[in-house]
Amino acid sequence: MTTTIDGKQVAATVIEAVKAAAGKLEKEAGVKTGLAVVIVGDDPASHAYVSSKSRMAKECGFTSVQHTLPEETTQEELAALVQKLNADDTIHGILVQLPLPRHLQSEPIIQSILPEKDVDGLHVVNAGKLATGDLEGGLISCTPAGAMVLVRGIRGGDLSGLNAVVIGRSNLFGKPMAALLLNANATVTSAHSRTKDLAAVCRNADILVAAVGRPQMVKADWVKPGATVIDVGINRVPAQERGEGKSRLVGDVAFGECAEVAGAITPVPGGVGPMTIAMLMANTVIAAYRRAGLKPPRF
Ligand SMILES: NC(=O)C1=CN([C@@H]2O[C@H](COP(=O)(O)OP(=O)(O)OC[C@H]3O[C@@H](n4cnc5c(N)ncnc54)[C@H](OP(=O)(O)O)[C@@H]3O)[C@@H](O)[C@H]2O)C=CC1
Ligand SMILES: Nc1nc(=O)c2c([nH]1)NC[C@@H]1CN(c3ccc(C(=O)N[C@@H](CCC(=O)O)C(=O)O)cc3)C=[N+]21
Repeated sequence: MTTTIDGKQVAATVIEAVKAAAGKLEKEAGVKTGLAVVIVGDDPASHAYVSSKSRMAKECGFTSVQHTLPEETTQEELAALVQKLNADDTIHGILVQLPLPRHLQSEPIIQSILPEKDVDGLHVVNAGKLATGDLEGGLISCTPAGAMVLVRGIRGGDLSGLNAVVIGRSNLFGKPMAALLLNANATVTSAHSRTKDLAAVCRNADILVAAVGRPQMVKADWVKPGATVIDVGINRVPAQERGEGKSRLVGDVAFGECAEVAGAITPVPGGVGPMTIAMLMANTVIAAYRRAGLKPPRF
């Protein structure tokens, strides 16, 4: 029997633990956890993500501030806002929603966030800690951290002897995901657009993770029978059956056919997506504990 992994339910469990941790920090140290989310421009999908992040932060009992900047914001104005948030003691986590409008450079902005407030895990200090196997000292990118929680739920914490294939090598997802799997003792392959015979590479995977941005690219005959399939892709495609101009979300995996071969598989929506938001909350409360000189809980 194939297991459909319920990311919503796992995310709800993480959120309960975050709420409890935030409550304890407030009661015992008088510290209210604070998250600042910065969004520039008016991309509707980005606005939808950002408002669900702000809403969830409030639900966790955090101070939640959202900075919505106009499309024509300059590099200097955005940099000045990050400096202000860096210096603000009530803010423990800063997230700058990506992508930024084309006239802005995201890299200098991300690298100017204090590493201890970089709840996206994109600062070189945090990426470097993960790459060198220091999983407790830094902050780990939310989506791979969330995907890893789902893998652990199926395969346990030690992946010794298992082959893992990650399709995609972005700094936001593919690279940190490969690092986490390697850290858990899997034998890891990073596949990408230059990989030869991707289907054959994937068929070798006990754990197959797809983060490409191509709707339903992974087919049933790419999946090893019994494999754990984690679909990170978020693709909005036209859905004529719902009426003119309507769309629906699909992942990078052809869910129906792959579910017949896989041992466990994440759906889209309802898989990795909700975990991303939950792990953002977890990273923020971790940052607040560290700032207060306390050992943070593990999620
Ligand atoms: N659920 C969630 O919370 C999140 C979902 N996402 C989703 O995950 C997907 C990937 O995101 P992200 O990592 O930021 O994307 P990027 O566009 O940064 O990276 C895509 C990767 O896919 C590789 N790729 C592209 N085409 C192919 C192909 N034909 N065969 C094999 N590999 C290919 C690229 O290879 P190369 O490097 O060679 O160009 C690249 O490494 C997107 O759908 C995004 O929306 C992202 C973040 C969070
Ligand atoms: N600095 C930065 N950090 C990010 O982590 C980041 C980002 N920028 N830019 C965009 C991507 C994308 N991303 C998602 C978050 C939640 C869902 C999510 O909740 N998805 C729901 C469905 C949502 C819907 O229905 O539209 C689900 O899959 O069930 C998806 C995608 C975070 N990203």
